[in-house]
Amino acid sequence: MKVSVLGPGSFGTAVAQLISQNVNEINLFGRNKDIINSINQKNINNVYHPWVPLNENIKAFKLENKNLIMDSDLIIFCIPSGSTRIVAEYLSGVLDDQIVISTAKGIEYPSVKYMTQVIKEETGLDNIFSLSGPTFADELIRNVLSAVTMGIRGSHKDIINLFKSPNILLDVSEDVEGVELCSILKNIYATAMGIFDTYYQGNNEHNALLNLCFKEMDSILRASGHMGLYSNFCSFGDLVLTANTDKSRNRTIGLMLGKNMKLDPSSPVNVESIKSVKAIKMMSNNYNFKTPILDFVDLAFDEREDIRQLMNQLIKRLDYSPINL
Ligand SMILES: NC(=O)c1ccc[n+]([C@@H]2O[C@H](COP(=O)([O-])OP(=O)(O)OC[C@H]3O[C@@H](n4cnc5c(N)ncnc54)[C@H](O)[C@@H]3O)[C@@H](O)[C@H]2O)c1
Ligand SMILES: O=P(O)(O)OC[C@H](O)CO
Repeated sequence: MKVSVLGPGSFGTAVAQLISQNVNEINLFGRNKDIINSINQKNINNVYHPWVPLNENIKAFKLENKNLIMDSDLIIFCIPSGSTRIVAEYLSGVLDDQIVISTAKGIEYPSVKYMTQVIKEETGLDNIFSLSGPTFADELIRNVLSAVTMGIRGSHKDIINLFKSPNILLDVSEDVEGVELCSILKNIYATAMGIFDTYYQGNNEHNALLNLCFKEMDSILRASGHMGLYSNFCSFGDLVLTANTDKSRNRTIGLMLGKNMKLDPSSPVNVESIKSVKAIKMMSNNYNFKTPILDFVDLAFDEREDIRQLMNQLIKRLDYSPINL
């Protein structure tokens, strides 16, 4: 099977390294010539993973090499959600029957469309699936035991074998968009936990709030028609990993918000929750239940100077005492 990975960044390079164990050759496509040369000449992604020797059957090319992409059987998007549409549109003329996997953990705003929907709109392809789970790229690329959920349905489930490795635990769901929604929500609640942890240092408080995040996340999943994913790696596992680990960009931006640190809108660092919270807030306007933590994160991004006041208001809204249930 000919596999192409779009986006030789943190995750795309790690995915290519994983799959390279199971194919003869895998192609990475990106826009940074320096990275492309480094991968092809030194088997190193000098920007995103400068200390990790890449398998020699990983080759890198400029995204303009559309014919090579056209020749692929499987295309894996490892592009941030904010750029997925533009890349899918750029390739739409050369795609006809490829299988696609989207790994972006974000949602389009203000359209509130999942990446699989965006890619289908731009390419017209039918077999578009999702991959998510508690996987920091820098650990995945080092073959650390990692877990992923593949959102896939139909007759192409054999592509799951491309991700086989002694250190990969993989569960599957036919709820392709539900897997995407898990990945979107976990980033938002990781940001919430980053803010909370700048105010609350207790273990009891941290885990009470983390459980409330999971509770709200599960309510949104159910209200959106995605039941039964709570035990998949893409749900509980990725929420806990991201919400508890300072390595996470989404948790880190929460820590910065909590400390009233200025966010640099021009930063090249990809933080999916910044836009996702606006999209999910729009989605939640149709729900018949409250989402106090989602509302809090949305306001925290907007009303920076009132974080402590927002925290106090949130705690009042989180009253789960039995008489209020
Ligand atoms: N980093 C992780 O640990 C990790 C793990 C799982 C999933 N993800 C998800 O994967 C997606 C990518 O994240 P990342 O961490 O790899 O980001 P990154 O910033 O490390 O890499 C993004 C890659 O996409 C490319 N890109 C961005 N915009 C582009 C455009 N307009 N045209 C062509 N190429 C473009 C960049 O050049 C880069 O190669 C995100 O949605 C993220 O949530 C990341
Ligand atoms: O750095 P983050 O917050 O984008 O998290 C990376 C991965 O999604 C962890 O599963």
